Amino acid sequence: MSGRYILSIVTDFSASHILEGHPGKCSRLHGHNWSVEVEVEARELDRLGMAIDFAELKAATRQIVETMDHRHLNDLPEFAGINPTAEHVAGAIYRALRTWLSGHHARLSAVTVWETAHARVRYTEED
Ligand SMILES: Nc1nc2c(c(=O)[nH]1)N=C([C@H](O)[C@H](O)COP(=O)(O)OP(=O)(O)OP(=O)(O)O)CN2
Ligand SMILES: [Zn+2]
Repeated sequence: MSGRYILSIVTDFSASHILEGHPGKCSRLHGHNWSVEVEVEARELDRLGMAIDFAELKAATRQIVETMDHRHLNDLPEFAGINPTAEHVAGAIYRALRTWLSGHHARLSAVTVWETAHARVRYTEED
């Protein structure tokens, strides 16, 4: 059985949201400093000995989270008709990255979003 390389990068952004229908304080306008971890995996390495260049992965992730940075998440098209919960934020980042990674031999494993230092969601489409 061959081994696998599992890599991750972490970045962050700041954004506000409102969770419509939430019975508590989260239905009021508030913001977070969101952290995002992206995990990819590969069975093979390129000629440089890399599964994927961290810098390349970070740049692609930054490009996606820049669209959310200093925004009110409820206003963004990816959250039209749904609450921008940590679950939906993780899913939106995952789908955007999956498309970007389709040309690479490294595969997207999971996207983890921390809404606060104490609460996170890890989204994956793997079994
Ligand atoms: N499964 C989810 N649960 C909650 C989400 C979410 O996205 N997914 N979001 C919220 C709110 O956005 C809220 O801002 C976070 O709530 P909470 O954990 O209560 O945050 P605090 O840092 O204010 O926690 P305290 O322990 O009250 O200080 C809620 N739930
Ligand atoms: Zn919140």
